[in-house]
Amino acid sequence: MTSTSAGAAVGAHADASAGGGAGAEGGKACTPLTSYTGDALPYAGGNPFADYRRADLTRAGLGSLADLADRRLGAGVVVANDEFFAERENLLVRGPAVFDPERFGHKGKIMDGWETRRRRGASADVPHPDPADHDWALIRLGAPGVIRAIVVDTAHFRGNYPQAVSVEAVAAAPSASPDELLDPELRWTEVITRSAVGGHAENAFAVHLERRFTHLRLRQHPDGGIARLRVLGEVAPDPEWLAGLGTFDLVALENGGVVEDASDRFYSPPEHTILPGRSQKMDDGWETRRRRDTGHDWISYRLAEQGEIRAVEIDTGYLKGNAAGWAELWVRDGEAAEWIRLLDRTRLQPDTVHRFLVEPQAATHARVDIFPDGGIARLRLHGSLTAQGTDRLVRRTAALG
Ligand SMILES: NC(=O)NC(NC(N)=O)C(=O)[O-]
Repeated sequence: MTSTSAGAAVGAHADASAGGGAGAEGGKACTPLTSYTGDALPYAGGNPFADYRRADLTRAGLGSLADLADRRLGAGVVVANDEFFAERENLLVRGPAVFDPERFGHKGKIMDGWETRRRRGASADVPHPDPADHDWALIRLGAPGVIRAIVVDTAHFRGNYPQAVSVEAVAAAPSASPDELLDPELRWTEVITRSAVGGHAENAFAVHLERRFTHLRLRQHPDGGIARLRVLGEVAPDPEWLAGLGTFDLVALENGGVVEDASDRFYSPPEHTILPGRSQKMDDGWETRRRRDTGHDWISYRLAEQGEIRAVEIDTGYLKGNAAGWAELWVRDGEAAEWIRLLDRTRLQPDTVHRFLVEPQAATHARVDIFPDGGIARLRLHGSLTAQGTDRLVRRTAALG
């Protein structure tokens, strides 16, 4: 079976072929990237991260993927069956979970994560929870996408993390209600099979499903606390929505644009330049270290698909003493094509939105060069998909189910 309600028994919760087959490479939906199990030591004072067990996502080649569960994209924790000790919304808070050993509230220790109460068995003779007992939360991704990895971060949950977790995913309407998501007819696909995890650790899993999903169901077996959930992947936009928009930002993360590479990620990542909305503080943008050579910094991007760029915005918001001095914009049509300059080297002002109308040019990739270093907060490449770009996007989306 592939359809269950969120509260259904875990032993019957997912179809083995969906978890291990259906588009999975090598017959497996996921591969653990870490092998942390068991308790961490009780907190002994000092830096609580001193004994934190980290996952090296950069080494696994997953370091620069977008977090599809980013609140800035519109992700949310729609509902959970229990959040007695700590609220479900903490799962998607940005940045590492904080721990204050002195902070207690009316219900217990204040924890920065999603934490449920301790489950109990059916009677005095059966005091332990049933193996099928578990808690669950439903998460809406900020943009539909293909999931490449999931991080279940149990930071500071040292003796009260779940024994195991599992994750399923579904492609539903992005604005589906809790009732619609809890419909027993909805077909969920197993993304992470029930897997033991460790306390106070970044438990990471690579996901091998070439499928487009909008929502996740995170289960913790039998109960416990999870500090953060990160869902790394690639945005797979809705071609009908983009066609309806007509003109849109071809490089925006929410529309399927990605950062392919950058010269420098020292202070803040280049992926910030394609986030929704204006930057709100300096590290919402991209900032490089100070160059002491004669080179320059740059970011290269892949557009949502082949499109014609007509209007460009370069925003240096909140970058004041460290805005890029000048910028150029280059595009190319295809991986191997020559770069063509779309915008000549142009002086930039600090903390300013710069707008340029450019000669329309079909392109699949773009590159912004900044001179000599510094930062930009946002890059917007407004235009429309070409007929070829639309056709390829429609076929790619269909192939993702
Ligand atoms: N020390 C604790 O964190 N205890 C309990 N949790 C909270 N948040 O108080 C528990 O049972 O896991």
